[in-house]
Amino acid sequence: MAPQISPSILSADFARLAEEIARISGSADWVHVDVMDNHFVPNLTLGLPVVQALLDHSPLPLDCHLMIEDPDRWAPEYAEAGAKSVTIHAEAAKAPIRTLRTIRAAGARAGLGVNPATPVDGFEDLLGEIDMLLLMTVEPGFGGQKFLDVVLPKVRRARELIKGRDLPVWLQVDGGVSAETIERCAGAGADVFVAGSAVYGADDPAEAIRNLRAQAEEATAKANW
Ligand SMILES: O=C(CO)[C@@H](O)[C@H](O)COP(=O)(O)O
Repeated sequence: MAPQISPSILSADFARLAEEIARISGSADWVHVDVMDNHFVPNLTLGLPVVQALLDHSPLPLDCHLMIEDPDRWAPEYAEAGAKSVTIHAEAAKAPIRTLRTIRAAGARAGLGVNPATPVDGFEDLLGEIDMLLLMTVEPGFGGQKFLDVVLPKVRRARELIKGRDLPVWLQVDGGVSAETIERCAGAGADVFVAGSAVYGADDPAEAIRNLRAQAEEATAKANW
């Protein structure tokens, strides 16, 4: 699959979210929405009412990343509201298979996220239940952190597992993705790139996205996964 860019609005101006999405609408593929509950992660951002409001204003599909303690309770509601992708965390879900199936049944892509220290091998049997595997490349909770190179072998391993099963599962990396790190991610097999500060910290977010995409495309072509 051609690389996709999903800018995280965690680094955008929360007082002007609709305008911030408009700034990237001609260049990004998705809008990445970080839902944090101050329990699963030590930060509190936004929830379903804000996502519902954004759905009325976003020309781009919403890629909702639930960093919350009880995704089984909430994930179906994000999908039913109209989010096109909903990711739950493996470390938090108590009934992941049921929740992933409910997300899909509501018409959204189902994502499974894992933190940097969580291995992917334990989840290989779930690959048939998901549309996307999200690998955190920072500890979840905050934007602007340094990319964790230690996760790159896991990105490669995840790509091998997906390829070995010949499944159309997208592989998303999230955290510290920038012009300095995106080539390594794409080379390891990632194909969906979340970037917060690298996009919204730039003078021209659209130009930053175009540059990230060009780098990812070049590295993907070289890696030939
Ligand atoms: O989920 C998270 C953080 O928990 C990410 O989506 C960050 O928001 C990405 O921001 P940058 O690391 O790109 O600044």
